[in-house]
Amino acid sequence: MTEHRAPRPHGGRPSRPSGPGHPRDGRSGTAPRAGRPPADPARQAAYEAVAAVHRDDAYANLVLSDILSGMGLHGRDAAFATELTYGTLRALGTLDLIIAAAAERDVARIDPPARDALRLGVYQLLYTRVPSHAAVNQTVDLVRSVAPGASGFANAVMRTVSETSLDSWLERIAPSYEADPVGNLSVMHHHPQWVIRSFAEALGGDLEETARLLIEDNQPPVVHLCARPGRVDAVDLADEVGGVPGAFSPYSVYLNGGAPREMAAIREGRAHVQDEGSQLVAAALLAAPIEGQDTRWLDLCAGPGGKTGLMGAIAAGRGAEVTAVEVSEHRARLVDSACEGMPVTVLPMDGRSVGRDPDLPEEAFDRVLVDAPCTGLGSLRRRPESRWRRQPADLPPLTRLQRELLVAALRAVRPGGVVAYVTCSPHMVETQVTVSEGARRSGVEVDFVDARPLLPPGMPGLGPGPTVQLWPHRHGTDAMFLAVLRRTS
Ligand SMILES: C[S@@+](CC[C@H](N)C(=O)[O-])C[C@H]1O[C@@H](n2cnc3c(N)ncnc32)[C@H](O)[C@@H]1O
Repeated sequence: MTEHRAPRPHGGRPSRPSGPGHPRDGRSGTAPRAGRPPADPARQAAYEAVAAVHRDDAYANLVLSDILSGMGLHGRDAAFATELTYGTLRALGTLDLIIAAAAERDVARIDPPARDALRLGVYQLLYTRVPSHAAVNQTVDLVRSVAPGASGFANAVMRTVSETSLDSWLERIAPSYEADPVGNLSVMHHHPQWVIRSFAEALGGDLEETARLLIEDNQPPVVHLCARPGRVDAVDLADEVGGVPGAFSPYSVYLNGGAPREMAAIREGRAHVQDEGSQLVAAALLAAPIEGQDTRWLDLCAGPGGKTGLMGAIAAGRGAEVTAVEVSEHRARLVDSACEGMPVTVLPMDGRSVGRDPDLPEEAFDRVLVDAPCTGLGSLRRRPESRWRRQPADLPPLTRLQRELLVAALRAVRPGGVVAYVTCSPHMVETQVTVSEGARRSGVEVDFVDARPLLPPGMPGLGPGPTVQLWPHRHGTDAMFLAVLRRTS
């Protein structure tokens, strides 16, 4: 049930009908009008999630899962709410350009509740098989409940958008590829231009390959499990959970569906959820040849404990012990519970205190992992909102921290030992630049170890070495970067 008349403005002024091409009012009111139907539950859930992401800086995956269970949504409703939420958040930049063109105003001038409802509505119109009339009517109903004063405006915008196909909208709002390739890719594949430039740089300037990466970033990722060595074999785990063994990591299993949290193997600590790329880089550190003692392993940025969980399981089989450092107390507790029953000691402290704290002496470890805090541009498939939330201004403080953590790691490792520097970002400033600057400033002598032979044989697309960059479109993993350094003095 939908009303297609223009809203009655607040303040008692008489309403004027607004034509579909001339939406009039983006301001929202304060209270829903009595007797209006609520939006359907799946759309309501998606709206709540998108609004929380923008209003509270919430993470979509966490907030949506709370909303779905709070509303008791399962099955098709939950799947539809998830598709709307994730799709809308990924395509945000393009949706906003279309809304701005249809509304003839910048989206910044539309009240947030109406703006988020319109984003969901335009996503349904142009990117799903939802019939136009349902997308329009349901969006207007939603706006009526969350921004009552803006329902006529929303109706007008939705009708204007529905009159033109997606291809025609893209032609209208995107610059031509020939004139502005990055601008074109940004609109067509929903990534900010600075992010695309950073990907293209890491891919040697190849824009065709960059486009393949952008397309992959918009696909929902397959969930990977890590079969913890010594606790379960990957083939047996795959049988148990109805998945298939992964392509590269000997520990990985690709899930075909199902809720990992409900699986016995996860509940019993035989496996954990972990991207295959994360498994590969942690295992690569442990595969690097070293001479002499090999029992003291350090994970300098451990929370929430995915890589520590794999290192701890391998350590148990090799008679080694893992010291896991994490600055956030909450995340340190997560590491503790992720590593139950493993030879892992968790230290809730700043990893940069190597040499200043008796728990973290210099030259005391044989292998050190620095899985540094980063922009996360390599895992955009998993975090639909993060591409628009991240800004270039995030880079300087992060790269400084990354450098300081790498310097600490190089001081913590003994001569002859190895350090793996890892990020889930392919941005060159966070990868190559941080590694060379960190090594230079550490005051110790290091050699690069070729990381390619530390990965499973036959892995394609690893580049010229010595560092390795994994990619979603090449390997089906997050875009993990790995540099392995041996301390020589
Ligand atoms: C990329 S995450 C690590 C992910 C983890 N290795 C895993 O596989 O689950 C980076 C972690 O470093 C932590 N961190 C940030 N600054 C730190 C510091 N100065 N010392 C130690 N940990 C730090 C963050 O809290 C965050 O948990």
